[in-house]
Amino acid sequence: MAEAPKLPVIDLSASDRISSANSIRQACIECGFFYLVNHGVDQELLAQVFEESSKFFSLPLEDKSKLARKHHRGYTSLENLNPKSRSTGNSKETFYIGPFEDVTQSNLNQWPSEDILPSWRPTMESYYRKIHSAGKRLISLIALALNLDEDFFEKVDTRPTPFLRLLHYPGQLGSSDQEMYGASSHSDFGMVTLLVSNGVPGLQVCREKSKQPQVWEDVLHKDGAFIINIGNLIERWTNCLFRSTLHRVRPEGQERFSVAFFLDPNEDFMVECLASCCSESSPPRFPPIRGGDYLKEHMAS
Ligand SMILES: O=C(O)CCC(=O)C(=O)O
Ligand SMILES: [Fe+2]
Repeated sequence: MAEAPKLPVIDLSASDRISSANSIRQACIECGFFYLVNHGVDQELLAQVFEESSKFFSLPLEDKSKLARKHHRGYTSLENLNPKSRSTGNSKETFYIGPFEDVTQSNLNQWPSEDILPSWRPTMESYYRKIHSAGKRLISLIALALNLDEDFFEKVDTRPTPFLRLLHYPGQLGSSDQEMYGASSHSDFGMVTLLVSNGVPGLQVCREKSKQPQVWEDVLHKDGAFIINIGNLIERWTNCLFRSTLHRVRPEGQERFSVAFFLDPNEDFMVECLASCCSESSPPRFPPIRGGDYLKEHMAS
């Protein structure tokens, strides 16, 4: 079993925001992963989310497939985040929920029938609101950690488009020679991800993506904490100062549930190397790109 790195714990409610921002900066430079506590999402709501998620994923495939993913929302059975990965695939199923505050966007979401799962939609909407509020506070600290205005990522025209993704790893180990990962090795595409699992292990990080052989370390579940990881777009903005770290979910032979909240940028937000992260001797490594174009290139359907 790989060793577990000691990830820093950031308190979202700490009164000394400058000190929190400094700790986030250090965590993002060193590993790109950290824990977040006192985030305002209560454990009872989280337990309900896992309960409803479990109810949905245990429906017959025929029912789940009626909500097959469209406009990035709804159900997917098997998917592979990294098509170039040598592992045969990802033994998991997922369900995506997009923004619903805006009426036009709200109509794009798909919901299981109220007759079958009456508490599903209110539970997910309530969780989405709570985690979104924690996410907004978090990205203002990330902005501070980069010496930017606190609202850099949150101005009206730059406001992120968050997506909630429920994941279910059924847990049966395959008999194939090739290893079947729960989620194969990948880094997240957007700005930042707030992740929580039901406590079943499996998540691992590879801190040095170019080092061979790759070294994978377990990320331990911590009761009441979210696991935060930086995505590729923050890595581009910061010229690789903040790390978008490779991670995967190893098969452990146990059923596992998790919920990821992705804060992706508004599609028109230009992602361009920050002035503080480049110099003559360290020029920008990536050309500027519209957030929407980057995500379109990297996400299927
Ligand atoms: O299930 C997990 O713990 C990780 C999921 C993940 O990495 C993702 O959805 O991008
Ligand atoms: Fe991920």
